[in-house]
Amino acid sequence: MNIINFHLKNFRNYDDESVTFVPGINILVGNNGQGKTNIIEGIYYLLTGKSYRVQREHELLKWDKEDFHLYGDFIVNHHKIFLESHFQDRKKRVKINHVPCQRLSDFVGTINVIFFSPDDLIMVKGGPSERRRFLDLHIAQIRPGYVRLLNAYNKVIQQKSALLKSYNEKSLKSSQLQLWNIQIVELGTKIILHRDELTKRILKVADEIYKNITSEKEKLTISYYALGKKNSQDAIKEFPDLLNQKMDQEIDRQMVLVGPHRDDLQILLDDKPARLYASQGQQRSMVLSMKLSELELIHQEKGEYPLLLLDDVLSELDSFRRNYLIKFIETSHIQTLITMTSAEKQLESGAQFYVDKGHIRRREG
Ligand SMILES: Nc1ncnc2c1ncn2[C@@H]1O[C@H](COP(=O)(O)OP(=O)(O)OP(=O)(O)O)[C@@H](O)[C@H]1O
Repeated sequence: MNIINFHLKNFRNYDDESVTFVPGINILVGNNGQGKTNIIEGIYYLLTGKSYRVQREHELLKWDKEDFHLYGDFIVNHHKIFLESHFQDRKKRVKINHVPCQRLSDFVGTINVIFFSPDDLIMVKGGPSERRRFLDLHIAQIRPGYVRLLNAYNKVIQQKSALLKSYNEKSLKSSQLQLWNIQIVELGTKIILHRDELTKRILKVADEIYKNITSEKEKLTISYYALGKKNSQDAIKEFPDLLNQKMDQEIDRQMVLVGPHRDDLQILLDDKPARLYASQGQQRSMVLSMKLSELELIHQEKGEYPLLLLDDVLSELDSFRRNYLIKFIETSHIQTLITMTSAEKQLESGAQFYVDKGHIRRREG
């Protein structure tokens, strides 16, 4: 999957700017605060309908402007796709090959993208929600309908939470809660199965990559904990009972305590929780291994590598891991956009683009 060209209008610090990329490595070079990350964010937004930096689109608008427009040509499976996203009056409109797309969730996954930045360390260091997000973002790219499933589940959780907050008498609640619980089991089971399957597939690839990156003997283990259990099949069988057992507690605490919205991905290094015991360097290697596994899995699934966006990643890696990553990208022919400052050690390969105060210029030679 390749991006051929990209256009930004009134997006962040860009007025009206176009750039044409090359199939292999594309390096966006410039001083701090010139707009390198904004290009990456714009492409990610165009492909996923979301920014990874802000919740509200409003913040993506160039200051004092009323609408922004992003568009570009992509190649997927030898077919050209023209994709546009327009944001105005708090609404976003997406068009694929000039045809309006009714639901964004139907589009997500058509063109796959993997984004990687130093903030991804939060996958290891942060709380369970970060790890669930990692799984969900990946599944959304390879399983059509997953975004709709997640949205439906989250809506049920919100409605059940609202019910828990609104009543005082226990007798009133239990029958109504049962109705929501049936839906939680139905939708939640599907989410657990997707996440469990993905975790097992990531594990197969990630441990191997981790060993290559570190040339160490440590073992990387990743397991999905559904409803607090290591075995997802057991968790699914016990799901309705667990909901019943926790009903009084849910009523007391006025929150939904059972379901995949509270699940976690356990990441171990030599059987010890990586979050607590792994060094910063080991954690970086784990995240890199998991990200590269994502690339491999999308390749297995779709027959093509996704577009890879690396924001400020290279400066964080030592020369061995940096070289490993570049070699991986080159040998797999993955189209990659890399941001780096002018002060960093430049790569020998790749087309260079100079980014300066919201302008992008290809550097020849
Ligand atoms: N909504 C906005 N409207 C106009 N300018 C904005 C907006 N949001 C951010 N900016 C500007 O964009 C610039 C930051 O761009 P970006 O984050 O892409 O920097 P960068 O080139 O990646 O820098 P670094 O190397 O420091 O990461 C800043 O100058 C900031 O003031």
